[in-house]
Amino acid sequence: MYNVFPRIVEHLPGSHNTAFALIEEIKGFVSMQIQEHKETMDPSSPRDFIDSFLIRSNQEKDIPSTEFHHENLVSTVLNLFLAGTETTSSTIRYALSLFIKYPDIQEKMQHEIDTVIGQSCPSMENRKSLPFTDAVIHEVQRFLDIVPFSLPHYALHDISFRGYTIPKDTVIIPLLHSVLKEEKHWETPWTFNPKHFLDQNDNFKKNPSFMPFSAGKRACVGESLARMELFIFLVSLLQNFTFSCTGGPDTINLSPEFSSFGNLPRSSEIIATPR
Ligand code: HEM
Repeated sequence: MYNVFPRIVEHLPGSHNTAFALIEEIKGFVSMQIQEHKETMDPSSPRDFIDSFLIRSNQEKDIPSTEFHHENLVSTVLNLFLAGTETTSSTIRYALSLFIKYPDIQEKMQHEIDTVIGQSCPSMENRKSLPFTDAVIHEVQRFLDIVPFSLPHYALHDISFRGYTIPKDTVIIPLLHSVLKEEKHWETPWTFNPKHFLDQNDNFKKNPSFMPFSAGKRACVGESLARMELFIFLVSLLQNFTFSCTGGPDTINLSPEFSSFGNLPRSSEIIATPR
């Protein structure tokens, strides 16, 4: 509704107003950070993305059409912040629910981790020697299907695709959900099954239909960071804790709590027992 009638919806009462107000609050926080960066920046030694953006916007200050202006800096930082936090933390939360639901899988991962890296600090180098763990993490992402409609795109010009013409300005909603749960591409699409990513010798096996980060030029820019976070955090957690819940595995409900733009996992109380 908002996409079609933004001006009208903005004036209607409802919880969307709380969301808009919260976004304004975060924008205020980002603006404060930018101001702090301006006051403490050394242009010969940029510390981060904000410093680098400010240096470029200073270089282009006399170009009226520059993209490097304050509004774009706020929006880009906000994008990184919003796109980079909820996605990864919800995936980790969902992984913990799955570990509780399937204790044998949790145990097998811990056994693999203990045998291969023991208590040493995990790094991305370890991923290829932990095929079962890697397969489980891929399967967590496939099964959660966190952004089922990806982000909307639109055609900049007429596009000819497989005999169809997509006219300029058409809004395109790529259904990642249809690929992640496609019956022809996955043996048991509606079941949590790490074997989707293992060959008959239990080596890790890629599947081109694994695309929770979307595909193409505008695929998720945070993909490698997200993959690192998922691997390193989950391996570290399993090195140190075993996850369970008071009611036992059967009480874990894996269907999303909220499902629209994102499939968000349910909240549940979990017990992390030190190993
Ligand atoms: C499990 C973690 C994540 C998943 C599943 C995920 C998924 C996605 C998807 C499906 C898109 C839409 C791509 C498209 O338009 O075709 C996207 C875009 C984006 N993601 Fe992620 N993401 C994750 C983590 C992150 C992280 C950690 C960051 C940054 C720190 C990030 C930053 C972004 C940004 C900035 C975009 C917009 C890219 C553009 O429009 O060019 N994401 N992500």
